[in-house]
Amino acid sequence: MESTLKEMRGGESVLDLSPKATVGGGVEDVYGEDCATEEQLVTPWTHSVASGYSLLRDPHHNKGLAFTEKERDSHYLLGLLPPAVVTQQLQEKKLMDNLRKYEVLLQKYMAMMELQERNERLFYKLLIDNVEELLPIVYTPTVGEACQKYGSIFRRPQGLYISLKEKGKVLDVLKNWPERNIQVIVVTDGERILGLGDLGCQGMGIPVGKLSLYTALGGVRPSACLPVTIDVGTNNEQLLKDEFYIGLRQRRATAQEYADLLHEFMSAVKQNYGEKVLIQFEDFANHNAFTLLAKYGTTHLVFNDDIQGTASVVLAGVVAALKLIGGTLADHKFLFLGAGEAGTGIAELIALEMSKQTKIPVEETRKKIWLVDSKGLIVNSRKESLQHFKKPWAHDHEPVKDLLGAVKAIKPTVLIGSSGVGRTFTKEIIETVTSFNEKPLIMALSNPTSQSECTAEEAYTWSQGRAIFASGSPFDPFEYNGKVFVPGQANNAYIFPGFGLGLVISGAIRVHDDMLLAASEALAKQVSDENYNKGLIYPPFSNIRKISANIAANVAAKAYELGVATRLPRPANLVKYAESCMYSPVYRSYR
Ligand SMILES: NC(=O)C1=CN([C@@H]2O[C@H](COP(=O)(O)OP(=O)(O)OC[C@H]3O[C@@H](n4cnc5c(N)ncnc54)[C@H](OP(=O)(O)O)[C@@H]3O)[C@@H](O)[C@H]2O)C=CC1
Ligand SMILES: CC(=O)C(=O)O
Ligand SMILES: [Mg+2]
Repeated sequence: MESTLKEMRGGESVLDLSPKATVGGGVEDVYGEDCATEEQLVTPWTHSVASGYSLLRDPHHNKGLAFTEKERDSHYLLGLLPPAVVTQQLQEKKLMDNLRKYEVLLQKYMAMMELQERNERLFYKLLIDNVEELLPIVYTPTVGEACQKYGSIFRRPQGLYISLKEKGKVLDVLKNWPERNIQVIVVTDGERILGLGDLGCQGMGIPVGKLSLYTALGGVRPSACLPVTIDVGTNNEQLLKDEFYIGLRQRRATAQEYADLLHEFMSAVKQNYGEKVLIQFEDFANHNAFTLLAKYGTTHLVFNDDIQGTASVVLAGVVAALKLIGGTLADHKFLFLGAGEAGTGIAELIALEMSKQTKIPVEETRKKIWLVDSKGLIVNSRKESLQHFKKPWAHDHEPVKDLLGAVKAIKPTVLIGSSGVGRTFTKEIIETVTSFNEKPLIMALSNPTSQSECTAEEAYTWSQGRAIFASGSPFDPFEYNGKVFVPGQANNAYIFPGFGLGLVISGAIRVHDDMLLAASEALAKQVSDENYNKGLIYPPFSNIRKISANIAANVAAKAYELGVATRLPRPANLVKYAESCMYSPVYRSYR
């Protein structure tokens, strides 16, 4: 057996578990599971061969009733399973039937998490094959409710918890994680979970959910994904008083104490996993998010999904929408409600793309974009008191105190909600923006559904069916005056899985804005005439793996062009290469 395994691994011992760079630019497929074809036999290695009861309890290798007679015989499973042998397809059918019977979304979420902990491949098979139905369960909006109730529904820990108690020992904590070969980390400190605010340690649902999309939508191996929650306390009084709260029961550490723990984490990640692990910052509050991105952008492979991923997905939607609303990017005037991570991140990428298209300096193209925050329109007279990320958006204008006033004064062609506050696009606001646009583009990005600036029904009804509408959380199609309108989902889930895959397969060591533009361009190109005819400005999620492969290829191409790719030589066909690197959830046969 030893010699077979050596052949499989090109002569190396499979028991050497130290991370190594591979031809794929990522980390090594230690067990040979993913480089073998689906027909080849693989060994269900953990650190030893899993068998019997422990094989059934190991989510990476468990197949439940799909273990064949031969596998049951040779892996000491006889008697541990009832006699029936079923296919993965039948298991999938049964689980989908069961899931559809739950009326409460949170029950569906819990059933999916339980499946992930029991049978990982079946979980991903379900998610990939039923992506449009299950995305709202494992992701927004249901994941938001799950985070709010995380303590009460907590059964088994998922991901890695790094709290202030582990200060000075973060490297040891990382070493406790069972997998050594990590390619993508999604980390949160739980301070701005969707539009739900500070959920402290219970924010863990977000990195767990985002990483399951990395695998299902982007094809990154589940074993290469690490969800992390940094627990520095919470300022959420309700959670502090909640007897089921799972985090540190103290108010948030700030300033040096916060920076020190984050720095220890960032250093330990590099030390443990090397230069090429992608660290995705997720749902940090903006007073930390911009600082962390700037501080670690020059030393680590970091990406802030809320600032950068959102920017890329919204730019793609706007570019695609030009086919429906007409004009070039520079012909449009943008107004945002919300000038935080999402709002200013999107604004900057749109201004950058406008500048590239027109050769007009970005300082000028920014003037086409206006933002409103909780104090009103961002104008020059407020400049001194503005947070640094808002200053570039302070233009010459008299003060305007609210969104309605700003809509009337600016007359935008594109209205974008990134405030985290629900129902802020009122009837009057949508009617006003419709009064001077034949087809206003309205994007209500805030998540979850309860925080959406308006519903699809409101956007279509109040604009008399003229709005091109997309939202961060999904809405069902809506019929208005005999026509069915299908709202698109403007969510960074279109971007980050393919973006991360592109970084991994090229062995990129830094993220650059041009890669965000490359991702955006690849996404916009995937919108078909059939989609446009339904009023959609995004392709359906059912095509997401193909979309992700195209995004990955465009991002990787840009990494090579910029000289930040380390996987050499560059594969000739990057789309095919990206596809060939993607994880498949089909069961493997055990020898
Ligand atoms: N669809 C998607 O893919 C994504 C959606 N989002 C969603 O966007 C929302 C915002 O996220 P993010 O930008 O990170 O959050 P931030 O906290 O960074 O920014 C929120 C902004 O909204 C402003 N704001 C809050 N309340 C009001 C109000 N009543 N009127 C006007 N402005 C208001 C804040 O103003 P001030 O600065 O004055 O406090 C701030 O500028 C969240 O709901 C999040 O779920 C985020 C990322 C991706
Ligand atoms: C989608 C996302 O990243 C957010 O709402 O924060
Ligand atoms: Mg987020």
